[in-house]
Amino acid sequence: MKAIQLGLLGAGTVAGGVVQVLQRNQAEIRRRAGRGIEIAAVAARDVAKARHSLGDSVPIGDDFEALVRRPDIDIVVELIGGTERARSLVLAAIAAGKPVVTANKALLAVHGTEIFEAARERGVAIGFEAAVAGGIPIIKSLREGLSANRIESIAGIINGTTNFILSEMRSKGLDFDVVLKKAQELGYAEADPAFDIEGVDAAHKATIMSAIAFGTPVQFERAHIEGISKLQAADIRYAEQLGYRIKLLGITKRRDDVGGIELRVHPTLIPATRLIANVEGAMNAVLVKGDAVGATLHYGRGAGAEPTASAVIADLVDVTRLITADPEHRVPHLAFQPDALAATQVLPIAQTITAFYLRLTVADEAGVLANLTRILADRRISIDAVLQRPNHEGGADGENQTDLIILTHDTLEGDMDAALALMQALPTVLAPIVKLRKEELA
Ligand SMILES: NC(=O)c1ccc[n+]([C@@H]2O[C@H](COP(=O)([O-])OP(=O)(O)OC[C@H]3O[C@@H](n4cnc5c(N)ncnc54)[C@H](O)[C@@H]3O)[C@@H](O)[C@H]2O)c1
Ligand SMILES: N[C@@H](CCO)C(=O)O
Ligand code: NA
Repeated sequence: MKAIQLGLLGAGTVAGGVVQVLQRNQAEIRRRAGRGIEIAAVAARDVAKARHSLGDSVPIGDDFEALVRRPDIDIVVELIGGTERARSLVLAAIAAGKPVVTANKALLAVHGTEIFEAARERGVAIGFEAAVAGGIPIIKSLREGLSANRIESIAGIINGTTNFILSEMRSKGLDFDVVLKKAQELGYAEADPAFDIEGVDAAHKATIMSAIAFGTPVQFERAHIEGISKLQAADIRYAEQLGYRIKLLGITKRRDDVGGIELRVHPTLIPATRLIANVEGAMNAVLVKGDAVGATLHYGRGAGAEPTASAVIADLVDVTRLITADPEHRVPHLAFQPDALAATQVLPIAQTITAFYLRLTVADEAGVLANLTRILADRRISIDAVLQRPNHEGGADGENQTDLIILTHDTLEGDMDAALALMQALPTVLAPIVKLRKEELA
């Protein structure tokens, strides 16, 4: 089947990520979508600059208005940001009968009602997963995965730039301005970073989630918005001493008692022990409470070129499946098209690679550790950490034995088992060795 042809509006950070990930993963994406997804053309304000950043493999021009109407374009991808030109281009694309995928939360929070209505009338889809919490599939979760629930509340760290600033200030004692500059260099910040710092970007995202969660039109103009610019270092410190972290949260809640919805963005103290309090840097996390499921926490990269591209392209796959709307091209049960399933097999455990935690009860005498580490070294198993602790289970012999905990780096499980057999056979190893697997999940 002919590949889907994309028209890309904009050639900045996110567009660069989309071009890169589409090229790198094209075979995998085709297996999922059922057909190829190709960039037919890019529209950029500065064509030479765009060619420099996107490379020669994609045709680049500067006529945005013509691109959204071109008959050979199947899907328009809006990545310019802002609410004015983006609005008119998206409405023009819809009028031309083209589905649109956008990362633009400002556009949807402000003009969403008009855009969704136009799309409904014209019968085209609008994909906007990238607009909220970047690479985290939160729109999909709210719209599909949690569709059985009455959503009670959503609270999220949904602005990477401000979370990055707060984290770096707290952990490294860096100044606000220094960290903001770093966030801009890393491609996290909005074109006007005041949108991040003053909480407006988080409010755009909270507005979109609120509408989806509670089935209302977007109500950005009613959101309460406070950013982090007035937050003082002393308060961050005191909060710490009391066992709290301060995070900029976007919050929306159902308030059945008064027949309303809360929608607010502000710095918030959270008990330091909560998972969400430990979300650092540009990472985002969204806590959703539903009446049936309870609390679910959705965590991942909320900003940056490739994480955002991940969400844009997921929408492109969805829209491609919709365009080809016969039953075989709906969301496949196993995510891949049935005729594209691979014969790749699950590996035997001995061929898997992981790190290990070993606990050995050993005689407390010279040379024991050296013998053990030699066995590991012979199999190129490298040690991450060693901890020795008195063994209190040893009864009468307790004074002469000790617990040795060894953490290893990643290794083949087969090699580990061979080393363990040799270690276990040593006379100085006094009890069966405990072996656990360890994953850093970094
Ligand atoms: N960077 C991220 O991490 C991230 C994450 C999620 C969503 N977004 C959203 O994605 C969109 C793009 O963000 P980005 O970070 O790639 O921005 P960017 O500034 O890097 O790129 C924007 C591109 O659009 C062009 N542009 C801007 N205004 C234009 C106009 N009026 N007409 C024509 N071209 C115009 C710019 O020249 C640039 O090439 C924004 O809506 C942003 O909010 C960004
Ligand atoms: N400026 C935004 C980009 C992702 O939407 C942020 O920092 O989270
Ligand atoms: Na998302």
